[in-house]
Amino acid sequence: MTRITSVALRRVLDSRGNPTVEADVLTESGGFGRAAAPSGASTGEYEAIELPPTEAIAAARRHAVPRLVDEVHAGNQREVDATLRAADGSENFSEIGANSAVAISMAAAKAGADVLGAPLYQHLGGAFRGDNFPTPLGNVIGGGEHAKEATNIQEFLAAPVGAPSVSEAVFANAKVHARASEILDERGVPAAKGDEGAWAPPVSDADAFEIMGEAVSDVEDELGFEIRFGLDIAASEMFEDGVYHYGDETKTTDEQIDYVAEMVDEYDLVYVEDPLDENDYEGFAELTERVGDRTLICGDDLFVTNVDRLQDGIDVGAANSILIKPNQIGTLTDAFDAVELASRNGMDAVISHRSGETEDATIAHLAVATDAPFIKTGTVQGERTAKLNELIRIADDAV
Ligand SMILES: C=C(OP(=O)(O)O)C(=O)O
Ligand SMILES: [Mg+2]
Repeated sequence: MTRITSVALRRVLDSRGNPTVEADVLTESGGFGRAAAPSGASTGEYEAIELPPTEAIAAARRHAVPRLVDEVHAGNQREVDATLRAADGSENFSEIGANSAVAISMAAAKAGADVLGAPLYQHLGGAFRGDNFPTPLGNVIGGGEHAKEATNIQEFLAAPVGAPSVSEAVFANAKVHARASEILDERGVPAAKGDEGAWAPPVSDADAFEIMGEAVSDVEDELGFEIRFGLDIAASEMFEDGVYHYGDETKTTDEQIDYVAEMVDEYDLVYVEDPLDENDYEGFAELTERVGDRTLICGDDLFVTNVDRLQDGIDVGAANSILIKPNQIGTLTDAFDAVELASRNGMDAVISHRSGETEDATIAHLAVATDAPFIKTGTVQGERTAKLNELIRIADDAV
């Protein structure tokens, strides 16, 4: 009864005002699922291919939709995703676009859940999911590819690790965001917002560390539970001609490793994503060896949610966690396989949004379904709160 009877694809707006792909999947028994593809700005070199939405939609209509309709069951996610891969025929979804693939994959999962009458996290994760919730990593201050004239480091992320509930964690991050704004005001620094709603002030990274430390500690005192912070350095974006560029200054790889290790200790960082270039497994391994006992070293552009790249990392001890972005790889099956490989090897999975997002809240369910310890999905702004509020609803049994 979950046989797919129609797949509709359209262009909708994303949060940057760009077009993206939305998919509607209908099943024989009236099950319905809708999902939209997100889109990155600081994309990894090895990500699956995002095609211009018009091309992606036309190609998916031609190659994928006929193989899915009346042939495949929405409730069987592996069958849906294997069909998408077969319809595409390439390694990296360059034919139908990872944006079409991920929208259909997620919409089919929602249709499958709808037929079952189960919440998506339970359809994907099983009957015993729904008691554990991820700590939200909230982007409070940022720059890099997400904002002009702001910090070199892409994201300074609040991490309310001691919050008694996911709801209190979500509100704690919003408070840190508000407190950071007050501190910027007190310092007379005007701040626009970056793509994800983080403050994008024209300050040095050193100042941003200070402001973040103060904001986190003020809110921690007010709320009475532990709040720490972390970073997405997005170092591949800074790496050119063999060195890391911080404005006019540069750091060699050894200096970058020393710098990150020092910041981990000075600010008791709980999380550092992409501290080194996406090709530098060795550097990742060295840093993980140095500070991996006290912080998460997470591979985003390094692994691109790809099990082959993750296995290469596991082989050399590069990183102790992986960022999971379904659109980096194209299907939910691939994303789940990456989570499973990571957890079999003692690595944490961090489920993540992209800088270009929609109201789609699938990743909230994905985080609960995979029992992920962290989710990175912003702090404020509608396309971010869509996921955060969905986490609150899941915890409240209201989905
Ligand atoms: C969310 C991120 O940004 P983007 O979507 O631009 O890759 C990231 O780098 O983790
Ligand atoms: Mg990243």
